[in-house]
Amino acid sequence: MAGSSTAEKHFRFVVVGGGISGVTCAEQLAFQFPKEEVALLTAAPFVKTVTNLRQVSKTLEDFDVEEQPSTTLEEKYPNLKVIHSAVKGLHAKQHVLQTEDGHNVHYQKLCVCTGARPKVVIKENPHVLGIRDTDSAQEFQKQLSKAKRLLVIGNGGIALELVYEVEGCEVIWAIKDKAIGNKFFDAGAAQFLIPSLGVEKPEKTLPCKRARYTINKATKPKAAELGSALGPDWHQDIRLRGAEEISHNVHVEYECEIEAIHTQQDFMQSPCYTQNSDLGLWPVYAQLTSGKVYGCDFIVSATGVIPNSEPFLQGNNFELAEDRGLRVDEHMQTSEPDVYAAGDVCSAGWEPSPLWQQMRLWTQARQMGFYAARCIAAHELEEATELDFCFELFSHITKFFNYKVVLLGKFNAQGLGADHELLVRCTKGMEYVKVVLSRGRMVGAVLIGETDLEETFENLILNQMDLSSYGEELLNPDIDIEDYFD
Ligand SMILES: Cc1cc2nc3c(=O)[nH]c(=O)nc-3n(C[C@H](O)[C@H](O)[C@H](O)COP(=O)(O)OP(=O)(O)OC[C@H]3O[C@@H](n4cnc5c(N)ncnc54)[C@H](O)[C@@H]3O)c2cc1C
Ligand SMILES: NC(=O)C1=CN([C@@H]2O[C@H](COP(=O)(O)OP(=O)(O)OC[C@H]3O[C@@H](n4cnc5c(N)ncnc54)[C@H](OP(=O)(O)O)[C@@H]3O)[C@@H](O)[C@H]2O)C=CC1
Repeated sequence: MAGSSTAEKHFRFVVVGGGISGVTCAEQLAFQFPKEEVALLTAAPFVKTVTNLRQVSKTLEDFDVEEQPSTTLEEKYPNLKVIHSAVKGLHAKQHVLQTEDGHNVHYQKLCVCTGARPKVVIKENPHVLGIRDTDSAQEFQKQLSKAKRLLVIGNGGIALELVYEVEGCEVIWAIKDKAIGNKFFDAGAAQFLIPSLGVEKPEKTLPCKRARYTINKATKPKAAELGSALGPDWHQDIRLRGAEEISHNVHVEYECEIEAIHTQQDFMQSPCYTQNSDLGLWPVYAQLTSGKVYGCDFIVSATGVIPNSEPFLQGNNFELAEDRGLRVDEHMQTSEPDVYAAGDVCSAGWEPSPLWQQMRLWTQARQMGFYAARCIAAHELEEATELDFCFELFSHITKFFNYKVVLLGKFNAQGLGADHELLVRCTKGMEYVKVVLSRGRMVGAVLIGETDLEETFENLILNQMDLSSYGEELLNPDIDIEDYFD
């Protein structure tokens, strides 16, 4: 039960982090243990709650996310207390956390859900931005409103969203790969999508079953606060327009990385300037490994994330994964007793199902937060737990370039080496369907557009039926595949 002293507080369950994983975990614990006080510690002034959860299929889920003041959560769960303060240290042996505002918070079971931060390629440079939370998105919007040219580095989720959404500003998109969107697609899907970059965007976005993100404008974080990650449709409430009277203008520079960046002053004094003096005057110049140099107003580094594991490491024995995530076992337990972790901060350390992989996504943050709470409860009640069904099959529903995108299983044949074959069906501007088969069984799929195939393919992947005899008929558009496999 909570103590009354201001410096020492005692709770049976403590969760750190007010993003999707932390809030889901804290809600679930508060629900399962109504007589115990659960503390949710967060550095952000608001919390993220999942609403309107809909199960699209067995594993695909769709939900809305709302940023809410913590009182809303406390009213819903009277035994849930939200404490707004960053954690600066943990003494795992003593089971106590130290907060920035001087409290010692004692726990019996702790779940760390502190998310991640952008892995910005050039750090602490005012011309290079990363996008993570409301604050950084607003800084991006401010810089964009005055910009004529923007350079985007990275080839994953954020880059895909930005290059499509930004208008009124020339975009140079520098990627390491031969095709766009390497995190989510193969070269075939990239080819299907790329024409969308050259055309005017539709006035109205297509309706699409996916998560919706709502920002509570009254709860904007103060500068330097660690906010929660943005999510689907985060850009809908933000005007992503530059200073020029142009619509969409994206140029992709393939197979290159940033070698160096120079301020205008540095650039004009560098040997590079004599060869590139016709580049015009820009606040910053990016020298690419391809040898090209681009001047621009600012650079967005959309180059992935680093888990926020630091405040918990010093003086403790946490095992870290290669990506610096807190390694968790199949019960979401870290290597320190009574400390669990979920969401972007953790790295799945169990032997995964052959059809699942971790990706730092909203859905996985929710699933892990929920499952971590179930594991904590089971340990407290000395009950057994089995790995949740959601970790059987990777599934993600999202939207890129205004197309609905569904990814299932080993959608990019991850880890399959040469042991797979692909079947592809593509109708320009309408749909792209790719199926990954291994030894005659479906192990992954990419569905772009309104294909209506997700449920059938999910079933075929889950039941591992031998499809060898169907061959290319599997993607024959004249066959109603749903009836076929009923
Ligand atoms: C621009 C953008 C777009 C995205 N779009 C999508 C999408 O379309 N689909 C999708 O599935 N995913 C998307 N993601 C990814 C998704 O948002 C994240 O995977 C997910 O939100 C992670 O949730 P989390 O709870 O683990 O972490 P976070 O949301 O980052 O929450 C971490 C929480 O921990 C708190 N915290 C951190 N350090 C401390 C500390 N020391 N003490 C106390 N509190 C602390 C923070 O204040 C925050 O409340 C997007 C991410 C970004 C940045
Ligand atoms: N609709 C959705 O589902 C969305 C999801 N997100 C999620 O939000 C998080 C942050 O997004 P984002 O930052 O785009 O991260 P992602 O992990 O999606 O993509 C990072 C990209 O940057 C590349 N990269 C990494 N280091 C460098 C480097 N030094 N130079 C050039 N390129 C580099 C990566 O290549 P490589 O893979 O080869 O390392 C990859 O293409 C991710 O977890 C992402 O999944 C974000 C937006 C939308």
